[in-house]
Parts: sequence; structure tokens; C-alpha cells
Amino acid sequence: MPKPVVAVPADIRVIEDAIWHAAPDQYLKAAAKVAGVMTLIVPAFEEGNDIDSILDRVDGVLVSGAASNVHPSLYGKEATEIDGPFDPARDATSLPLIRRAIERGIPLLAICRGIQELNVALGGTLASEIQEQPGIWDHRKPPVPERDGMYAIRQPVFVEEGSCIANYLGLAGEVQVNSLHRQAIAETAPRLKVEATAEDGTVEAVSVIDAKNFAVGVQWHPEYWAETDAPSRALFEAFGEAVRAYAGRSQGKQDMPIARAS
Ligand SMILES: N[C@@H](CCC(=O)NCCCC(=O)O)C(=O)O
Repeated sequence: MPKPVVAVPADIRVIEDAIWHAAPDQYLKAAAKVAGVMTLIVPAFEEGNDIDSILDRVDGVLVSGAASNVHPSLYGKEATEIDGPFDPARDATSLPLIRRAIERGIPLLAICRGIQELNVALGGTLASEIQEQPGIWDHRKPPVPERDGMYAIRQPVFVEEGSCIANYLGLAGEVQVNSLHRQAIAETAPRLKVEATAEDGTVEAVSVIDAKNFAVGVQWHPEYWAETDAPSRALFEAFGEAVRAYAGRSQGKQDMPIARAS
């Protein structure tokens, strides 16, 4: 059977005055080497996206982290200078992709910006510069030059016993993770269950309530150490298994047009 394919929504980057649609290598490598799937970078357009046309052709969705933030207007807030930088094309592509993947039961793994997009896509809100709030740690990217240091595993999160995340990680209770974010979930979307938190109460993992398939988000970065860190590896392996199962289950249907929302 050919390897299943996972959609990865791109970020917009400007390189020498040219607009690029880009996805970070670390997510694509973790998907290939640990989840055992192929990835397809989905261009980020502010309009004209035919989401079902993309989802008809993939077996999973992997939503990566990014230095940009979800625009506050998407969760009912006025944008202020602390909420940026923004990537409206990423927002316009990623949020509908997340919602439709959940509706269609296509496996979804959302990481860092991805969990924040998942929360907003389902009606939740975000807080900016969380480290400025009383009692909240500094979850930002460590100010070190090398990437291994930026993504160093350095903080405990507490995973709920019996949760989806515990099942996928292969353990519950205290898990050591990395942390590179300035925003976090403020109001959790009604359809999300918080399944892991940091000691300061920051939401670190969620699952979609009554999901038809694998559908979780994590605030940390399992992709970075997916080959060497056991919980990171387990999460990507579980995602790969869900994607292969979906590919196998939908194989027979690919001869028939998939029912589309009217
Ligand atoms: N912008 C959001 C999400 C942070 C995130 O996805 N970090 C990973 C990329 C880090 C980087 O490249 O700077 C937030 O800050 O909360």
C-alpha cells in the first residue's frame, strides 16, 4: 500500500521580497521518519481555498507551529501590538482545514500554533504575552543561538490519567516537554477537553470531544525530538497509525465521490 499523505498548512514567508509558502522541516521529517507518512504542504491563501478538494486527497492533517499568531478578530477581540505578528493567509487556510478534518473524521495533530488554531477554530480564545500575567511562567523560546537549545526539553506538564493524550503518549502524570510560545489558550473551546496542563495552569494539550478519529493538540513540540524522546515518538507513531487506518478505511471509498457539505 502506498504511504498515506498528510496535509501541512504552510506559513507565508517573505524571502528577498518574494512570497513563499513554507513549512518547517522538523515537522515534515518527524512525520516521515516516525509517523511513517508522506506530507503535502498546503499553500496558504487568504481566499479561494477549496478545503474539501484538499481533504479528499489526504489521510491526515498536521498543523505546525509558527512564530506568527492567530489574528484576534478570529476570536472576537481587537488586535493590539502585543498580539502580532500575524499571518492571515495561514489563518484563512488552517482554521477551515481543522474544522473540516474534524467533521470528516480525518486524523488531526495540532502543534503549538496548531493547538491555538484548533481552539479558535472551535470557538475558543487566546491570551497573548502570557508570561506577563501573574503566576504564569515564561514559556517563550529560550534566548540561545542553537535550535537544540531553543527546543530543549525543560518543563513538566501533567497529563490526565485515562485521557486521549495519555493513551497516545503511552503515559500519564508528569511528562517533560519543551516550550516555545508567548500565547496560550484562554477560554477553551466548548468541544475541547483539556488533557494536560503546566504547573502554572497553562493549557498544554487538548482533545476534541466526541471526535470521530485521532484529534488532539499539544502546546509543546513533540516533532523536534520525535526520534529520540519516548513520549514524542509515541505521539507521532500513534498519529501515523491513525492516518494509516484512515487511509485503509477510505481506500475503498476513493472510487466514489466523498459526500460534501451542500
Ligand atoms: N506564535 C505562537 C505559537 C508559537 C509557536 O508555534 N512556536 C513554534 C515556532 C517558534 C519560532 O519559530 O519562533 C505563540 O507564540 O504562542
